[in-house]
Amino acid sequence: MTDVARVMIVDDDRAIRWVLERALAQPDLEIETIERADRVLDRLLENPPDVLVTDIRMPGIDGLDLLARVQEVHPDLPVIVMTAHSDLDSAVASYQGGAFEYLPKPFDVDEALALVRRAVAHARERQRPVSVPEGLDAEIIGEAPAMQEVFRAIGRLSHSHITVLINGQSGTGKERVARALHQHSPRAGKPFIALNMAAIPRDLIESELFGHEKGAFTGATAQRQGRFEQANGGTLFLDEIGDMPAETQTRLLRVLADGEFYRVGGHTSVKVDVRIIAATHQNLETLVEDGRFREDLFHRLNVIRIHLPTLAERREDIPRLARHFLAEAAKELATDVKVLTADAEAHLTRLAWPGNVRQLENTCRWLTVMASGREVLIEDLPQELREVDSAEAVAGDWRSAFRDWADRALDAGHTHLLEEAVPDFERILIETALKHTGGRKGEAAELLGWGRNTLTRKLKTLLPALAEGE
Ligand SMILES: Nc1ncnc2c1ncn2[C@@H]1O[C@H](COP(=O)(O)OP(=O)(O)OP(=O)(O)O)[C@@H](O)[C@H]1O
Repeated sequence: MTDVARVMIVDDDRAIRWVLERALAQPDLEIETIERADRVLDRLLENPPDVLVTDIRMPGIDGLDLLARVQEVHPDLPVIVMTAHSDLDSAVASYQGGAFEYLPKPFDVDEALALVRRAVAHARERQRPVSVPEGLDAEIIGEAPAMQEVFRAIGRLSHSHITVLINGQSGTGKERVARALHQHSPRAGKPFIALNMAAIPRDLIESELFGHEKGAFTGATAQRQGRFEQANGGTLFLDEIGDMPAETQTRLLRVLADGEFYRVGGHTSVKVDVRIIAATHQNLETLVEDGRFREDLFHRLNVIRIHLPTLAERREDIPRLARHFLAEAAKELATDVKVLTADAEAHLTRLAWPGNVRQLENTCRWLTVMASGREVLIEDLPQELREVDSAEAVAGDWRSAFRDWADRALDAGHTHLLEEAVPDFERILIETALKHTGGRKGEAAELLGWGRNTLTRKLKTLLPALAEGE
């Protein structure tokens, strides 16, 4: 595939073709629109696209028929099926027919574009040779001490087939680390299959994981391999494992124990050898306590744990990451590489980044398209990043550091966290307020929003040395 991805749009409705063509008018996408589904197969043979977007209801061949035929000739081509907004049945049927995704109409143009981009990325993924030379694919940037810990863990695990659980907020690079673990493992030449529990409708998860036999349910027109079979010999990455439904947890536990399973509707067991890497942004211990995650499954997965820090906890990596993403975006969009001025770089380094590395990556892509010159100034940044004042940045910073503290404390088995944290929290605020007022307690109480008596009482318990003289 070249850098420009080809997208084919099939719809009998001229207005929809027009809207989609405008929505997808991007330098790295080439759009072809087709009015009649029966023309598509010929075009597929002549000049196959990288992604196909089709309406579901059309005269003659409808979207689901088309999907079935496309699957025969081009099983790897991602197909996005457009359905009416409330039509859950068609949505389910399109998944069961092997669609990559469905797009409910009316759609938001940004949503349509994001979905097509995801399908392009997926197609690229599929076309990549399975055996990836070491280190080439999953370059992970990270000089910060917390990332060095992660690298060390990847290194230590490189001869092992052990199950790993990756913890970290959304966008911190969990999937990237999972890929790196795979590529640096004895399974490197075998498939790496990723599946996000939060992204699949609940009733399709089992068939997605374990496959199904022909006729297992309405719409199961052919036998289908599940992700477990596809990952045989390699690694299965289960993202957002905390969202896995209870029944599936039970089945997964059984597969992990027995190394075999039944396809949905099947009677013969299938044996597999799959390494599991799971990831979550949630606290699995809490889910276990609340009865939402099986404790025995948790223990099976929680053999080795890798914690990924938020981007705010590794600010020193921001300049290198930004340069890397600007270079990548320029390659992707076939344009010149943008360069951050020292001011812009310092500004980016101070921001809170609640969306973590993914948000930085998206910002760099945005800058590559939107910044007018080759040099990127603070003024070129998107509005919401330009206007953040440093107090807010600092606030974002301590909140994520605090969140991380809570994560670690829970990981280490602490309980009664409020008892541990609240006194510290109050003590720090009191000390800072007193510093600002030169030790005058009445004014400090006001700065804190407390009455003077409350401050006196708090000082006695929290900072007895300062309470003297009261
Ligand atoms: N250290 C890194 N170096 C280079 N690229 C990175 C790094 N960390 C993350 N990325 C990139 O940032 C994006 C987000 O990472 P990834 O998808 O791995 O995050 P995630 O934690 O799995 O997110 P989510 O939980 O939302 O699925 C990806 O495009 C990934 O390639």
